[in-house]
Amino acid sequence: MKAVHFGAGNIGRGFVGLLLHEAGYEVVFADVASELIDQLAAADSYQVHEVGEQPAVRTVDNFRALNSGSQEADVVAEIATADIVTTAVGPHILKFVAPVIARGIAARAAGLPPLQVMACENAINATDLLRAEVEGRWDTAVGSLAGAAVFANTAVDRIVPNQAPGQGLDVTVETFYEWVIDRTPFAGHAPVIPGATFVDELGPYIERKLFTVNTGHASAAYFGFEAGLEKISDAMADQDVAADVRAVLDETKELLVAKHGFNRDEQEAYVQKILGRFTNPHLPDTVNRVGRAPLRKLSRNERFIGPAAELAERGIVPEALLGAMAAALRFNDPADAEAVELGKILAESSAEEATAKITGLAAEHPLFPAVRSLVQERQTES
Ligand SMILES: NC(=O)c1ccc[n+]([C@@H]2O[C@H](COP(=O)([O-])OP(=O)(O)OC[C@H]3O[C@@H](n4cnc5c(N)ncnc54)[C@H](O)[C@@H]3O)[C@@H](O)[C@H]2O)c1
Ligand SMILES: O=P(O)(O)OC[C@@H](O)[C@@H](O)[C@H](O)[C@H](O)CO
Repeated sequence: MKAVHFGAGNIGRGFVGLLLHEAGYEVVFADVASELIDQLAAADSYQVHEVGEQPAVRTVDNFRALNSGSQEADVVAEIATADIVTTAVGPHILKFVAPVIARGIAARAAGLPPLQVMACENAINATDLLRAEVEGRWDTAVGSLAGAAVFANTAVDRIVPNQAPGQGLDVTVETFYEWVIDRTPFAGHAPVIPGATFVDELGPYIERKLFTVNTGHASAAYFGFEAGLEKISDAMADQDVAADVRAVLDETKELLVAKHGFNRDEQEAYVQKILGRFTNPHLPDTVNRVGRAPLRKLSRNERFIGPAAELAERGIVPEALLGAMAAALRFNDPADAEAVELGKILAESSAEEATAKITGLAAEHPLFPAVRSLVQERQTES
């Protein structure tokens, strides 16, 4: 069995690659980072260090590595004979990997089972985004895409920080993980991946993960950044930051319980578990990594505006989420291209225009005036 995995970064090596390896797949990593690919291609194995309660070390071997920029034809050939393709490159990169995936699917021999494609990104229905990009490049003369590949949405959860320089290919990760996969597209032929959970209705799980883990995490990052703290665990050790994060998760809990019918006590236990994960002092995770790409995080269907808009539509003012968004607007990390772009938008547009550009909210939306006030406040500070 063979899997081609795009993105040999933190989650690629520390989670998706590991689980596919443990499921018995030979993993072919495809990435555009030449140094990383050269290192992987020259290595026989790397280790995943799980830190926290019950630490463990796992070894990943039986992999190969290809540069999807300079060795595109080789990647196409690997996809042509693979069972699975996964990605962990970032939602905005899916459009760049789609053409090579489309060519790989087109090159498959007739009679092979459909390629199983899963995007493992922090975004609602990322695989649907990838499929749309592949469809856009599909040559219908080759045959039907639906007959050649199945696309399944997934929700992936494991905190994998940026790795310390000098650690080579080894990855430090938390012990917790969850990979939830939509079973329905596989029509009874879902892959066997021990450690992954297959469900019939993925939507509520994706929203629960994004609006709890990622909303809480990003809130800790932005409040922590404002407080001048570097590590997420230090941010969570600050009582004010911890209280603000908790208040945010109270709001998203209300939405998730009301919208998806999650049991209130189970959702509370889920929140508690996640808050505990953020405080893990063994995990060297930073507010800069977790707060990265603030324009993506402040966009319409993402972890802040997504739940806040739905609460506003239900007549609730999401005070705590608005507080976190105010902190996000102050995330001015000069090393983050989106934070720099956010600063430019705030400096060069009216409050009305900046609110629309940053959040994608329509001016008539009930949340719009509250966010516009935050934007205005931020603009008067600069
Ligand atoms: N790190 C985590 O804790 C975590 C957890 C769950 C989900 N995720 C999601 O996984 C995705 C990747 O996150 P990460 O933390 O591993 O980031 P990362 O930056 O460590 O890894 C991304 C990798 O993608 C590669 N890449 C970029 N453009 C590419 C291209 N065109 N073709 C092939 N490879 C390309 C990069 O070189 C890099 O190695 C994101 O969507 C993120 O939200 C991350
Ligand atoms: O990857 P991002 O930028 O969408 O979000 C940053 C972190 O919140 C994220 O990577 C988490 O560590 C991860 O989603 C945990 O499962």
